[in-house]
Formats: sequence, structure tokens, C-alpha cells
Amino acid sequence: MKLTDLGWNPFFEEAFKPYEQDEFTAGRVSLEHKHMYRVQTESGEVLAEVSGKMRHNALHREDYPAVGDWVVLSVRQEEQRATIHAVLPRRSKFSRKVAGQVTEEQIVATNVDTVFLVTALNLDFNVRRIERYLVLAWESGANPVIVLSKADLCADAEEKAAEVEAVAVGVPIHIISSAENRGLAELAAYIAPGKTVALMGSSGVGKSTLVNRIFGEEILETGDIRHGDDKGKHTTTHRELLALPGGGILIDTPGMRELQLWDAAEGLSTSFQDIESLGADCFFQDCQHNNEPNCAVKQALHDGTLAQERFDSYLKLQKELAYLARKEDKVLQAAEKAKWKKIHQTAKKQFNRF
Ligand SMILES: Nc1nc2c(ncn2[C@@H]2O[C@H](COP(=O)(O)OP(=O)(O)OP(=O)(O)O)[C@@H](O)[C@H]2O)c(=O)[nH]1
Ligand SMILES: [Zn+2]
Repeated sequence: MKLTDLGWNPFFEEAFKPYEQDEFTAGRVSLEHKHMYRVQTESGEVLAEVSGKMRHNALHREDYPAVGDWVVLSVRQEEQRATIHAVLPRRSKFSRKVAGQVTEEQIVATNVDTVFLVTALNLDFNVRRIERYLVLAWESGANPVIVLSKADLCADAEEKAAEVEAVAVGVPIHIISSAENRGLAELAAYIAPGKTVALMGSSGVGKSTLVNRIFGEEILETGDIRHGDDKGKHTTTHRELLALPGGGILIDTPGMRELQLWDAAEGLSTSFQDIESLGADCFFQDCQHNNEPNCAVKQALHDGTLAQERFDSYLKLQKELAYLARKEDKVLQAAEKAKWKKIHQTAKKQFNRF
């Protein structure tokens, strides 16, 4: 396989230059295990670990590799093992907060050109969730495309699409059904040689089924197979990143139960440009759109040009980001404190020796 089939381009080539003279190879991460990474290279797949030096220098989650990353490797070909020495700069990064109470980043996928935000048109359909995905998608640097799946289970797909359109101005929206082969060709059009498409969405919305339909073969495990009698029939290794036969790269992310925001101030602004540009017309520059006089947002709510639900959603996401920022601050402070405590202890021990 050529590196270009995995999405290699002049941007990464330039970033790799400092490593060129040594025995280094470039590879793309296709799966993250606990402390191991599955990495695709020109001469096949290797299992890789981060070097001790890299681990020592890593301060944050983002200093470690994630699915989609281009990494600098030294490969032990005969063992099909490798050591990762560096992560090349990312062109895009889709993150969320890890599930649960811990304040930590989870990188879902990197170096993605187009992200399919998949939502099923069944009872699960939820415009607010799509808004939330959009904030993170805009923040990521990839281009979002909204995919409304399982249209066969929905009698008012067009109406729902219109609801989505109101909260996703300028974002392409596609109604599809893998069961009825509807809308699939339009999606295939986004998958071009050298370009990476990532699928995101809750568990069970039909991401893997969609991929299999587009490619006319079972390249991914689906819910059907996992829970059916065919368990164990699939012998291919699980990967999240796939180079497709016809060119193009696909990242199928595991379904997410909850999607908590991670730093996404810009994503919020882009997603809610309607509200932010209204805000520019408020009398007070720092208008909170509460009870200030001459508030353009309140006026729009009053006129009905801005939906109350959308404004509420904006406030809620904004609050969530502010809360996250405060918690992140605390985590940083605690880490700093622990670091100094350790330094003091070491110093004391050394002092006591004299
Ligand atoms: N009716 C209907 N069912 C579908 C459609 N697409 C997928 N399904 C079913 O939905 C279930 C989940 O599909 P998957 O493709 O495994 O969903 P997923 O999004 O990949 O799920 P995770 O891997 O858990 O994230 C399976 O039983 C599919 O057969 C569709 O277009 N219509
Ligand atoms: Zn205002």
C-alpha cells in the first residue's frame, strides 16, 4: 500500500522532513488499544508503542497518538512491531470529554476532512443532539455533513430534515436508508482518493451498515453480526481506520452514549452564528441577553425569528463550556501542585543527606 492511499500528502511530507535522514518510517494509526496502537505503513500493519522519551515528555492527552494520526516510527519488521517517536501535526482533531466525571480530553479522530454526523430518523431523533455534535465538528476543523439514517422507519423524514436545517445553516443534509438503498450514492461522492471521512453518532444509528452498503461488501462488523449467530465468523482484525479499495479513507468511530463537550468556544460560535450575529446588534457590547435594554436577541425571540429552544440550547452549551473550563483549571492547578510537592520532597531528601 502507498502512503497516499492512507491520506499522506504534502502537508505531512513537510512535517516529516526532520525525521527523514534517520531510519524512521511514517504510519497512520488505525486503532488504539490500551497502551498499544495499530499502525498502517507502506509495508503493512504494525503494533506500536510510544517511546519512553515521548511518554516522559507528554503532558496532556493530545500529546499521545489517536486514531487518524500520522506518527513517526522505527519499525522492527520481522516482529511487526514498532516504536512511536512523534505525532505529526494534526490538520483536524475531533475531541470530546471522556465519559463520566473525569475532566479529560478524548480524541475521537484526527486528520479528518469530512465528518458524517449520523442520526437515526426513528424515535431516537433529537435536534439538540445534532446541535451538540455540530459544535464539536466545527471545532474539529473537519467539514460536517449531517446524515439522517433509517429513513425507512420514519414517515416524515423531510420535515425532520427541515428541523435540522434550521439549526445547521449551510451544512449539507442527507436522508438515507441502508435498508432501502436510499441516498447512498450521494454519500459515496464525499469519499475521494486521499480524503478521510469519519462517521460519528450514537451506538446503533447504522454507521457500520452504511459503510458496508456503500462498498457493497461487509468491510465492517455491524450490530446484526455482533448479536447474531455468526459470532466469530469475522476473522479480519478490527480497525477503525480503513483505506478503501477505490481510494479514500474511512474512520468508523465506536458509537457514543453521551457526547460531552470539550473545549469548543469557536465551534460554539460557528454553530450558533445566527445568535452571535444578532448579539452584535445588541445595545451593550457584553449583552448577556437577559434583561438588558435594546437587546437584539430578545427582540428576535419576541418576533419569533429566533426559536426559544435554540436560544436555550445555546445557553446550555455555553454554560457547559464555562463549567468545563473551570474544572480544567482546577485539574491543571492540582497537577501543578503535585509537581511542586514532588520537587520539594526531592529537594528535602537531598538536603537531609547533608
Ligand atoms: N430499518 C433500518 N435498520 C437499519 C438501517 N441501517 C442499519 N440498521 C440496523 O441498525 C442496527 C445497528 O446498525 P449498525 O450499523 O451496527 O450501527 P452502528 O452505528 O455502527 O453501531 P455501533 O457500532 O454500536 O456504533 C442493525 O441492526 C442494523 O441492521 C436502515 O437503514 N434501516
Ligand atoms: Zn442582547
